Formats: sequence, structure tokens, C-alpha cells
Amino acid sequence: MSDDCEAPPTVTLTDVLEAVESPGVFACGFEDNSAAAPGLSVADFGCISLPLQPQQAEALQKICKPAPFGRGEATVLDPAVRRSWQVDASKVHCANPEFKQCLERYTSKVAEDLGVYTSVAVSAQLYKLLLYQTGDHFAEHRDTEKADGMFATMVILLPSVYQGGELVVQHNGKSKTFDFSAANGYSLCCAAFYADCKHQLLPVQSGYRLALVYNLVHAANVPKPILRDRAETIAQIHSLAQQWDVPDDEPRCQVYVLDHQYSEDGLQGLATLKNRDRAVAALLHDVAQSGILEVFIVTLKHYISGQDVGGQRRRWEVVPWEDCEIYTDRRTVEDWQTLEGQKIKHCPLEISADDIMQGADVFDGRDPTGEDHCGYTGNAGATLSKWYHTKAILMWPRSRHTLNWGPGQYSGRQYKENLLSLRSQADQVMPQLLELLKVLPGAWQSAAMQQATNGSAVAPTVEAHMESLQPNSRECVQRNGFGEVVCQLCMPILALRLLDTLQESALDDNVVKLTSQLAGAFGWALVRPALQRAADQAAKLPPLAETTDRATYGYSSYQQPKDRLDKLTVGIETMCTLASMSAGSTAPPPPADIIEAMVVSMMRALVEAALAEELSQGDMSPASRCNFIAATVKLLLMLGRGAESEGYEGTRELPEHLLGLFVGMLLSQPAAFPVTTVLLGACERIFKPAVTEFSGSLVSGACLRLPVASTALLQAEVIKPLPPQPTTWSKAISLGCTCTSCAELSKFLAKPDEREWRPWDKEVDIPHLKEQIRKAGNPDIQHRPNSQQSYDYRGKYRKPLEFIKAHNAHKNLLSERKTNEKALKSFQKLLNQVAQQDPKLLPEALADFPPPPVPVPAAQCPSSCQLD
Ligand SMILES: O=C(O)CCC(=O)C(=O)O
Ligand SMILES: [Fe+2]
Repeated sequence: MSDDCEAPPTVTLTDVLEAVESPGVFACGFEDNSAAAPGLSVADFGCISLPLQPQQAEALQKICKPAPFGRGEATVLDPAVRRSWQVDASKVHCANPEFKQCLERYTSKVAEDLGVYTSVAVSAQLYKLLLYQTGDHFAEHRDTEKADGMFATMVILLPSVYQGGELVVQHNGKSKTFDFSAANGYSLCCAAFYADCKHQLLPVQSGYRLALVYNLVHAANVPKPILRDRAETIAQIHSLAQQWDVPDDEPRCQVYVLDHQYSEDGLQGLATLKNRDRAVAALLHDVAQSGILEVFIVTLKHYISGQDVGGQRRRWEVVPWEDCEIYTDRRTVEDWQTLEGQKIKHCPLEISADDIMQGADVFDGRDPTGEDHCGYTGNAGATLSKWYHTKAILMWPRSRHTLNWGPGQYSGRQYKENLLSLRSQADQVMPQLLELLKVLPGAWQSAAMQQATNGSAVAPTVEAHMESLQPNSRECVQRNGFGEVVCQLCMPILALRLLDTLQESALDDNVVKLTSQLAGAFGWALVRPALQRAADQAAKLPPLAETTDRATYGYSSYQQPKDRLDKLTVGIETMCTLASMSAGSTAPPPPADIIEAMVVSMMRALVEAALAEELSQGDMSPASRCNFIAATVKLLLMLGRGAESEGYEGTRELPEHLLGLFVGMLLSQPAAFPVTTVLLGACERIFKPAVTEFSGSLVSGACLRLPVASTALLQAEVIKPLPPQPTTWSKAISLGCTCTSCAELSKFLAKPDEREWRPWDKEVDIPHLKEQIRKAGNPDIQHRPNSQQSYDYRGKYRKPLEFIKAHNAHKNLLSERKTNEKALKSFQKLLNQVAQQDPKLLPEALADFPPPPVPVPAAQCPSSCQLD
């Protein structure tokens, strides 16, 4: 053959995977006319005879609840979306044992049709009994995964006579309709579909539709499936993977986008994949077993943002994406897990469009996962962004593992992880190495050799392996593994190296675990700098201006003041753990000065003005603020109490002093720490548990200042005279005429609450009214033509705005007063409890805050608010 004859078309890995057939369908259904009668009964109602009779259906409906549906996080009722009636599973009983078998048969049949592995145990959990009457329906939706392991919904239609009520299920552009109305009351019918498929129930045209709805749930951790013709496909993928070892300009990795949508919790390895997705993953899994491919399940995230350059546009106009200049178009893979379902800690890895096997346009036609529209800013056009998240399989030939995963510019951080070192080294080499190292010191000891000298022989190896620890990772297991080895080797230098790997970690339990372990072997002095660093880190609150720009970084995390407050709260809570560490654990309790230095560093951060400004940020919830106060007070109380107990050798002056500063700071920031919400909540948290948790520690005058001062503040507040309520908002003017038009206007003016009157009535004589108002000398009764258009010349009449403003202001004052009174009662109750606990204490604290003088009754000004 000559050289220029056409080469046979090359089959790519994508071709092979795309050709994998689904072992099942997305939805299935059947009619069973030899089914056993269920023997259905409903608690508080009784037996239901089937086929369902209209009279019984009517009676049943009366004891049903309207069926809600999920909207975002919430469960809501909206007949436009869903109208049907439900009975909870707990009240439904099917007495016939034959029906149980029937149910089992249906479950395994639909599991097989849906392509669930035969070896997976699938069970059906009754969820609801649903009754639909004429007109009832359920608009298009996806079912939430209501139980662990739930992957599909099964509906069993009970014999009843109805028309309409078709179940329509959709998936990837295909649609299946299940119309069981023809069964006409004598058979059982069954339909099932994967939970992520969109489906709807069309309106029931007549009669009653009665259905049992089940969650189909399967056991995880199951062996891989047996599929026909697999051997050939596996061989094909294997050989393509071998050829993949090609020069650097080839894609570094490939990403295969899965068909189905998965929730993060529901997805645990290949066993939980659905349908064709599982068939594809199972094939890749087998190829990976031979050591030629690395395969992970990941979330593929595509983020796009751009600016409208389409010229002049009105504010409300929707900007088409075609008119945008795209400045960010970034794809990353995140949330790594192995096919066995083991979650892997890995930074987001940036991939290129070419890496996506189904092509860069794989998201075309799909709804984005989220969108943002930043509106117009000055002269600049609107900023648009959207993002897509979907589950995918990430793979690359194992022979390429030594490549750098550059350029890895992501949120300003360099990710140059070598994946082999992450996975093989950390998962495989490391445990072996650790095992080996653990026995070494013992061996040296028995050989009466110098540990230190021998230790130094392995030190470089241990140190080299420490490099593989991800800095700042919250995962402490491996670090702890090293901790043990390092302690046994008795090499403080290695301990310091290990502490270095914490780098910028903020103070949390992981840091405490490692430091106390090392402190046990090497003393607190050695770990002190690392602890202090972590405390400083927790206290470090960069000014707001440093937060990253959303438009630039998209979905990358950016810190909110709230996040920072939470971080500080965790740090403070961790200090509690540290301070209460009892003797007898691996380490002796930390010396007081370490804790105190850390506390001082956090307190300084707090009292600093920068933070004070941030604390009034609106996006911090009162709950966050309460947590923060409660944690801080708890820590300081503990330190104070520690002075009397053995473990902690601190002085009580410092904690008490800090507590005083802290309480002072809280009281001086009423905008950030409002008394009725935040301070009350915090005091309830502090003092209620304190009664049992810290009995004795309440002997802290500084801390009691918080409720005592709040009470005093509120007492002063609630006796302030309220401006008297205006008796009426009516505008009492007398029009010099009693014609119908004037009578109508007078009626409006006399109404206490109404601000506007639109005399739609054609009979009203507008010019006459204007004239009468003018004559009565009330220019503030305004007549406003509705618009320039003359067809609505009547327009509207308005009372002056001040009327309404004053009216609302008074209402607000009243409700504020009520809130204050309620909070005051709560504070007083709380103080009573404290007084019972320790009768001496309260009078002391109260001395600082004498009750406010009894006010002179407010001067009445009854008529000053009469507006005419
Ligand atoms: O009644 C049906 O067939 C379907 C009900 C449904 O989709 C649901 O309860 O989520
Ligand atoms: Fe549904």
C-alpha cells in the first residue's frame, strides 16, 4: 500500500467510553394484574377497600395533610406547584403478607430495569401514601434524596378509577410517560425512576389516584458489576491508556463528565453511581487496577465571567452573554474521591477546556448551577458571571505522575502537587515507613545503642517524608503519625520541623493534639512558639479591604467578617480545651504563662479598633456574635477558676482584668452588640449553663457586669416617656360643600390610616374638588395627576407624608418598648438565678450600676399631634 492512503480513523478513549451502553434505564414501569391485595389501612381511619370508592376517598382526604414540596432548604405548600394529599408512612399499614412478597418482587424488578448491580441489596422504604383528587397535580421537580443510600423513587399505584394523572419522567432530553389510568381499578401498577430525573404528575382529570411512594435505597460498598462484553472494552481502554504516554503537549489529564447529577453526600465511590455512569466507571476501575491509569471521581467546576460591552443599555435589560467580553473562563476539578469512595484531600486542580473529553461545550444547553449579575457601576458595563458544577471522572496515565501540575495559579496560590506523592506516598509508603520507624527505637534500645545517633541516621528520611504533608491541612492523622515517630526518636529538631509544617494554621483541635503530644516528650517550651503562632493566626483579622474581589475570584472562598469571627471563636474554644487539659494526658498541663500570652494576643485583636469596626458589619448573625461572647467569657472564667484548682497555676488577676476589658468593649459597642438580642442571648448562654457547668466560677464581678449593666440600660430605656400617640390621623377640614364628590373626599380625609385616595369613580368632579380644597385653605392636601397622560385626569389625592412617617415612627417606638420590656424581664430572671446561686455577689456588681431615678411622668401633650 502506498504511503498516502488514508489512515484508518483513530478510536479515542472518549469514543470508547461514549459507546458504553447503559445497563439500565432511567425510568421503568409495569402493570401487574395478578397482584395481591395489600390489605391497606390507615391509622385513625381504618381499612381502605380497593378499588378505592369515591365516598371513602372523600373521607380519607379529610384526614390527609396537604403535601408540601422542597424549595431550596425549605419545605413549602403551594398549590400552583403541588396539590395532593398525603399520609405519613408511620400511619400506613399493609397487612397482607403476600403483598410484602409482591413489594420485594417489584423492588428487585425495578432495580434490575434501572441497572442497579444485581449484587446490591436494594430495599424499598415506604415514604408516603398520596391521594390525588380531580385537578390535583405535581409540577416538574426532582426528588430530594430523603434517606441515606436513596437513589430512586418507586410509586405503586393502588387500584382506583381516575383519568389523567400521568407520570412524566425526563432525563437528558428523553422523556417517558406512565399512564396507568387504563388499569381501571383492578391491577397494581408500579413506576420507578432515578431520583435526579426531573418528573411531574399531570393533573388528574377525574376520579381519585391513590399511590404508595417508596424511597429505593441501596447498600453502599458493593463489589463491581459483571457486565457482558466487558473484557473487550477493557482491553481497548487499556491499550489506549498505554499509548497515552506521549509528549508534553498532549492533554495532561482527561475529564469525563457523568450523565447524572449527584449530591456530595450521596456520592461515595463507584457503587453509588447510576446507570451508564457506573458502567463507565466500572470499566475504568478495572483498567486502573492493572496500574496503568489513575482514576478519581471529582466535581468539575466551570466558572465564566465577563463584562457587557454591548453599548448603551437600560438598567433592567437582560444582558445576553454574546455581548460580553469574557475575562474569566476557568475550569477546575475539586472534591476528589477514589472509585472506592475514599475522599482525597487535594487542592482544586485547574484543567483546560481540551481536557474535557466530551468537548468544551459540554455545558451548552444546561442550566448553570449559579449566576450573578453585578449591575452597572458608573460608566462600566454590567458584570456577569455564571458557573456550572457537575460530577466527572478524572483520569491520567500513571506513567505521567511525575509531571508538575502547573501552572496552578489559583486564588494566588501555587499548586504544584505531585499527585503520586499525594496518593501513593501518603497512602502506601507512609504507613509502612511509620511502622518501620516505630519499631526502630525499641530495637536500638535493646541493643543498648545511642538513640540519638541512630535517630539522626533516619532523621533525613523522616524529614524528607514530612515534606509531603500539606501545609495547613486540617487533617492531622498523618501529622500525628509523625508526632509519634518523632517522640520516639527523641529528636527535638524533628519536632520543630514537624511544627513548621503547621505554618499558618489557626488554633484548632488539630494543632492542640499535635502540640500537646510533642509537649509530652519535649516539654511545652519547645511547642510554645508554634502555639503562639497559631493563636496569633486565629487573632489575625486582615482589614476588609484585603478580601478578594468576587468578580475576579468567582466561587473561590473569600473571607467575610463573619468567617473571621467564627475562626476566632474556634480559636478561643480551643484555648478552653488547652487550658482544661488535665494532668495525666500525654503532656502535663500547659504552664499558665503560655495560655495567658495567647489570651492576651487574642484579646488585643479584639479590642483593637479595626475589629471593633468589623463587628458592626451587618452580615454577622446575632448567633455568631453570641457564640463568640460565650466562648470568650467561658475561657476567661475558666482561667480565673483555674487559679483555685490544681491543674492551672495562673493568677486570677489577669483573667479578671481581661474579662473586665472584654465586657467593657461589649458594652461600648451597642451597634455591634445590641442588648436585646446579642447580649441577652450571650448572657443566657453564659449564666444558664454556668449554674451547673461552672458552679463557683460565677464569682466574677467583671462578668456579672454584663447582665447588670444591660439591666440598668434597659431599665433606663423602658421608663423614658413615649411621645403620646396622636389621637387621629384624620385631616379634619370642612369643605364648604356637601355634594357627592365633596362627601367622598371628606370621607377619605377623615380616615385615620389612609394616605391616598384614587377617585376612580367617574362621577367625581375633579375641578370642583380642587376648587373646594383651595377654598378650605389646605395646600398640603395634594392632588397629583397620575401621569402626563390626560386620560387619567383624576389622579390621586394625598395626605402629607409626615402623617404617615409620624404614624410609623410611633408604631416602631411601641414595638421597641415591648422588646425592651421583655428583655428586661429575662435579664431580671437571670439575675435572680445568679442571686440564688451566690447571694453575696450580686449586690457588689449592682453597686456599680445604681437603678435609674424614678422618672417624672411624661408631660402629656394631647393635642400637639392633632394635625389640624
Ligand atoms: O404521585 C406520583 O406518582 C409521583 C409523586 C412524586 O413525584 C413525589 O412524591 O415526589
Ligand atoms: Fe417526585
